[in-house]
Amino acid sequence: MKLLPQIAAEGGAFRLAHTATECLIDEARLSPKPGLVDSRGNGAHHDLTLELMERSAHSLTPTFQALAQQSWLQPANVALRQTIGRLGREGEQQMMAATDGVNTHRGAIWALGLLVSAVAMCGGEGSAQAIANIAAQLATLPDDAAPKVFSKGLRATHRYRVPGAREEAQQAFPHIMRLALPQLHLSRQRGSSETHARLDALMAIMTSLSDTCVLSRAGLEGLETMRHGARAVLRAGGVAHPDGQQRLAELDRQMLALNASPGGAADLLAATLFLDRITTPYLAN
Ligand SMILES: CC(C)(COP(=O)(O)OP(=O)(O)OC[C@H]1O[C@@H](n2cnc3c(N)ncnc32)[C@H](O)[C@@H]1O)[C@@H](O)C(=O)NCCC(=O)NCCS
Ligand SMILES: Nc1ncnc2c1ncn2[C@@H]1O[C@H](COP(=O)(O)OP(=O)(O)OP(=O)(O)O)[C@@H](O)[C@H]1O
Repeated sequence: MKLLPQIAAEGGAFRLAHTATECLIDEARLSPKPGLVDSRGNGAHHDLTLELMERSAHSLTPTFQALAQQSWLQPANVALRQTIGRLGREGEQQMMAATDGVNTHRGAIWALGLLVSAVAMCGGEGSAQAIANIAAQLATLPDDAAPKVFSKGLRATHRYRVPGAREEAQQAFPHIMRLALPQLHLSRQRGSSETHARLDALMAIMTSLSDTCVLSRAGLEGLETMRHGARAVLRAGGVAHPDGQQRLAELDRQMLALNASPGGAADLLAATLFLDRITTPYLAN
């Protein structure tokens, strides 16, 4: 009799982990994304390729599975936060081993890791908002074992006095909940293809995110270019419209000229696809 909950946890963790990996791969392949790695090429990156992103995504499946299994029906407390922090850092090491030391998915492990744990804490179900709220609780709890690293992202948040990856999670992912998911659903309703709807969702995130990847590489000029260009795409009717496509191509050229790449927005798009997929029936391309 005692085996049943364990079997449910194992099956649920397997499903969540594979879904998270699929979403990372879908994000990486989605094209054309401004400045980012996609099916066309490396964007503004010299050390990243699509093949590397896909290898990295697959290397993370066991991490997501362990996160889900350890979190299954658990309450949000410091002990769970510390377990998740340890598993997340081990996941980063797996990623680095798979990519020969290139950072392909650090921000994605953070956002998706918290969301995978949060769904597992609800036993594999729950509304997108409920899941984001639980992820925020986790992100707010202290993790004393975390090394005090002054990362690029942290440096950018201090220098420009803006929120970064930590704050986005602690605030229950407002760029996913208020911008990306509603835009994804709206574009689908309007009859856009799945690819166009996903690109529109990415644009919605880029209209407002303080993306520390962009700030670190291209400063405030890069951030303003990203936000302004993404707004122009959506104002032109989105990527399904020829005008929107032209604006997107223009934004891609501008981001490349500035060496800017919205890696944080890409992470949040993968997390958006994950929340969408586990809360609604899957829509094929
Ligand atoms: C919080 C993290 C992302 C570190 O963030 P930090 O801002 O210090 O900088 P770093 O430059 O290393 O990474 C930031 C990454 O987040 C993404 N990002 C950038 N800006 C944003 C933003 N505004 N919102 C969301 N994500 C963003 C980008 O991919 C960027 O590369 C993370 O690496 C971490 O601390 N992990 C610890 C392990 C842990 O606790 N894991 C638990 C869940 S698995
Ligand atoms: N398709 C994508 N293309 C590029 N980056 C992505 C993509 N998807 C997600 N990312 C995120 O972007 C981050 C990588 O960005 P970036 O290369 O600017 O970071 P870095 O290694 O800190 O900086 P740098 O390369 O300037 O030394 C990763 O943490 C990853 O999560």
